[in-house]
Amino acid sequence: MSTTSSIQTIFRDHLFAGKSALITGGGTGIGLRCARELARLGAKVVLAGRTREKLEQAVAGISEQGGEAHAVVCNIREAEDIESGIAESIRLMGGLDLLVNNAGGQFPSPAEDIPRKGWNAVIDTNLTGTFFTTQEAFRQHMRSHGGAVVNIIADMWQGFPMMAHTGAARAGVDNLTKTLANEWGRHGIRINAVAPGIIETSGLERYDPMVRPFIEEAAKNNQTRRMGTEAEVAAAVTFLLSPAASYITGVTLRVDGGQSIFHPLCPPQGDGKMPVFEDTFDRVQDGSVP
Ligand SMILES: CCC/C=C/C(=O)SCCNC(=O)CCNC(=O)[C@H](O)C(C)(C)COP(=O)([O-])OP(=O)([O-])OC[C@H]1O[C@@H](n2cnc3c(N)ncnc32)[C@H](O)[C@@H]1OP(=O)([O-])[O-]
Ligand SMILES: NC(=O)C1=CN([C@@H]2O[C@H](COP(=O)(O)OP(=O)(O)OC[C@H]3O[C@@H](n4cnc5c(N)ncnc54)[C@H](OP(=O)(O)O)[C@@H]3O)[C@@H](O)[C@H]2O)C=CC1
Repeated sequence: MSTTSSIQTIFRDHLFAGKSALITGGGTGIGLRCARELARLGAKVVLAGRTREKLEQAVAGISEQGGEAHAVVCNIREAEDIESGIAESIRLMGGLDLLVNNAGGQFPSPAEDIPRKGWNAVIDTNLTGTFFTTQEAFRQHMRSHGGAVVNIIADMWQGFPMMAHTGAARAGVDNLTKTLANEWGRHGIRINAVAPGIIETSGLERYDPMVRPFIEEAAKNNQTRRMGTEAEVAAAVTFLLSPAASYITGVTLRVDGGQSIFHPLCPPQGDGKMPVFEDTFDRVQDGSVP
């Protein structure tokens, strides 16, 4: 079971004391790691997702370590769920200062085979769900109180072969990030995005095992020669939500080891000499990290 105390953080204690954070997809993977870090730094957190059991297990882990966490079952593909989920989050935490739009997913498929229903599911989740979650957070709280938002997207800068649907959706969110930063800055709201490369998470385990060797191989195409860790993504999210980023809005920060700047004249070489920030995915999951 994941814990809050076993995590490394470079941020100071109580950094987010008095703040309220909603993390969609917060029950697992990158979202959970962000939630643990924010809770460890003093924020109240709501973890939102479709599966109550996963959320409650994650909440228990954070609570055991002294963090304040709540579970809200919410499918961001459903308008009513978003409206009631945001209202419930505000009720539970007494506010909504920070939003991490992390819920998302897709399935690998050649473009010619993507069925309309699958296309719609991916667009509804990653683009439409992200937009309306943010709009509802704005309408119900941030318009009058300000806030900070981070959208999790992906490395789609050269297109996204085998994942045309998510490439299109994430490019849309990259653009939305800039639009909303322009429109809502006057309300004291900053909106940024983080674009992870290939990150070792529970999410990858949901793909067909046949896909795994391709992902492993692709993950060597960056300057670290490895997959990123949840902690490396969460650190970027935490920074962008923090007061240290008070002059940053409308940007997308790439957390990909340089994957998106791959150049055929100088492809990544060697074993990878850059240290891992926190290589604890497996060990944290099985509780062996102190
Ligand atoms: C390099 C990697 C980088 C990125 C990594 C990550 O992001 S990892 C982290 C992220 N984690 C993840 O990405 C993992 C989670 N992924 C998911 O949950 C799904 O991909 C989802 C996002 C579509 C939601 O699906 P859901 O179950 O909630 O939705 P639903 O039941 O409504 O289905 C809608 C329709 O979609 C279609 N369709 C769905 N799957 C396949 C497929 N494998 N094959 C073909 N088609 C597929 C199918 O048409 C289906 O309708 P049907 O034929 O059943 O009537
Ligand atoms: N791992 C990687 O290499 C990369 C990941 N990303 C993105 O980072 C984000 C987190 O992924 P990761 O941690 O890896 O994988 P996970 O699959 O562990 O996380 C996705 C989370 O989103 C939730 N979710 C999915 N659909 C919905 C929905 N309709 N409404 C509410 N919650 C939903 C899931 O919970 P539930 O199913 O219970 O609802 C799950 O907790 C995703 O957007 C992913 O696409 C981007 C680039 C690379």
